[in-house]
Amino acid sequence: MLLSWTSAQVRAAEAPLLADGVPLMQRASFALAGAVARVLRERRGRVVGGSVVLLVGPGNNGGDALHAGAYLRARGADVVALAVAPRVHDEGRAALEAAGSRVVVVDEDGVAAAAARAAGADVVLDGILGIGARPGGLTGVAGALVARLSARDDERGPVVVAVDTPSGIGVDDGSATGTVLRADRTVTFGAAKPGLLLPPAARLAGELEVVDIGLDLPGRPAIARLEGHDAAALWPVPGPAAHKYSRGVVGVVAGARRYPGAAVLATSAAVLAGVGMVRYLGDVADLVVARRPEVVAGPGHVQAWVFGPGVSPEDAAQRRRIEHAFDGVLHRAEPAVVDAGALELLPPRVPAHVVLTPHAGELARLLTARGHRVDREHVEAHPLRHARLAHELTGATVLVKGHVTLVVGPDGAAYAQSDAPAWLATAGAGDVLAGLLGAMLAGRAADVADDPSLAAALAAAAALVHGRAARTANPGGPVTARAVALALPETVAALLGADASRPTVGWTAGSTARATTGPTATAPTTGPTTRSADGPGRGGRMGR
Ligand SMILES: NC(=O)C1=CN([C@@H]2O[C@H](COP(=O)(O)OP(=O)(O)OC[C@H]3O[C@@H](n4cnc5c(N)ncnc54)[C@H](O)[C@@H]3O)[C@@H](O)[C@H]2O)[C@@H](O)CC1
Ligand SMILES: [K+]
Repeated sequence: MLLSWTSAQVRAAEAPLLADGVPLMQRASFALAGAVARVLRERRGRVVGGSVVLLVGPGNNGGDALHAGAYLRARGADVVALAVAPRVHDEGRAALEAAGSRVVVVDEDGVAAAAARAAGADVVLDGILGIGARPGGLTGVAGALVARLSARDDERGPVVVAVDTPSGIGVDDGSATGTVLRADRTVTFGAAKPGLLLPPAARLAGELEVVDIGLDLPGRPAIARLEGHDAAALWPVPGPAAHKYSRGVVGVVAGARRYPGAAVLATSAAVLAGVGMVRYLGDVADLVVARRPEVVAGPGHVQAWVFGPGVSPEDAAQRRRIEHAFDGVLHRAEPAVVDAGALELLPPRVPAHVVLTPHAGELARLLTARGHRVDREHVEAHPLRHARLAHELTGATVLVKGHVTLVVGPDGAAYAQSDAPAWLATAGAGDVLAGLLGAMLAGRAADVADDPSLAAALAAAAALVHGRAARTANPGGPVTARAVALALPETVAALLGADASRPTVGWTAGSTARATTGPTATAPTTGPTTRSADGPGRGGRMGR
């Protein structure tokens, strides 16, 4: 699991070490130089003669860049620092100059020339602002320079390496307003920061490398991201004594004569995810059973529900079925996925074993209907804030679909999953996710009843499996929702085969499938480790 801590938590962890004279900046900048050296080797075969431009801001973030520049100069790189603030870190400047490189202060008249210089480099190191940044993007000379650089669309342009964070993102809230230089790689110190995992800023961070500088990070992490072995540990794997009822039955209320496909996709995903049985309730049972003969049409006992794919709230029959089924959800602790049309049928308050799966537009409608007028664009700009608001208002676990999928649960638990290729933004993909998550909730219904916060972890794991299934279905190319569903068995097998035996980091109760939920206050990822903050970076220029 990749865990992130806020800038205040990181600063608090740094303070005692700095008081003891621990050379944190040297550790950070040495590792940073190593990362840049790897980029240079990948790009041009060697470090010697590689051109590196440092964009240097007023604080310690610029200090990191300057010290890294000094290390790189000592290794034979051609390094120049462009200072976008009148003053830069004194020791860093001295180190760079002692290594034989210059610091050029850029003023307004020099912006065009500086941008051209940076554009011609092999690597641009963005050391303008780090965790000291006020959100809102870059302004002044820094903003003008970055705007010019960003406007260029040159395939052989420089690889941009962000120092700690892409400068100017909302480090703690993931906001990305104003001018920010999009990075191919972010080398971050001590621990990942929330803004590197959260949308919309996460897409500006590229590949993420977490460098361990020896911080002891206490308290609860801000945002977590599950990795394959975490999802494997959460997966409901049947034991030898399992039978179809003990493995879980999921009831799916989906589809209508006008939208039969959603019912087929949701039930198919549930079947292919390996649940014990799928019951279908709705008007297109003939079609569903024809496409998926494993599905049982009609009511009966279930352990979990999927409500809503392809359901119109005006459909009186489906509405009655869902309202009736909510009885079991509220009084027998049956977990449920509430998707699409069923979101409008949600009771005023529900327990956390109910998982809402809106996209940004549906979340905006849900919040507006509950007295918080907001539009889709605003939700997309601040998805975490709005997911949290929806959780507070409804009590439900909330999964917001997007390129990065967010899940918010009780006690501040929040996950940001970035597993899906952009190709997955396609009609029907949400129906597959709903069926898949329903199957997982049915398989672990008893555990969810014991600990409703498990629903959030399962929802994050479903997002991971969904994204990986899309990649499995057609690596690097277009996928259909049906192909994603069909790829589920292979994806789950790969996940369990590759990862099930590996220990899970950071879960409260170890690595078994009975693990309870939530990131704990265990150590951050040890590093340096490379993890994708937002899927593959652009253009493959890192030679991955
Ligand atoms: N404290 C330490 O010893 C360590 C700090 N490290 C580095 O230090 C960074 C934090 O350094 P600082 O606290 O100096 O802060 P920054 O270097 O992030 O920012 C410097 C200053 O810029 C100004 N500023 C903020 N937002 C602005 C905006 N939008 N436009 C213009 N100016 C703005 C503020 O006055 C801020 O204090 C980390 O991100 C990391 O890179 C690392 O070297 C690890 C160790
Ligand atoms: K930076």
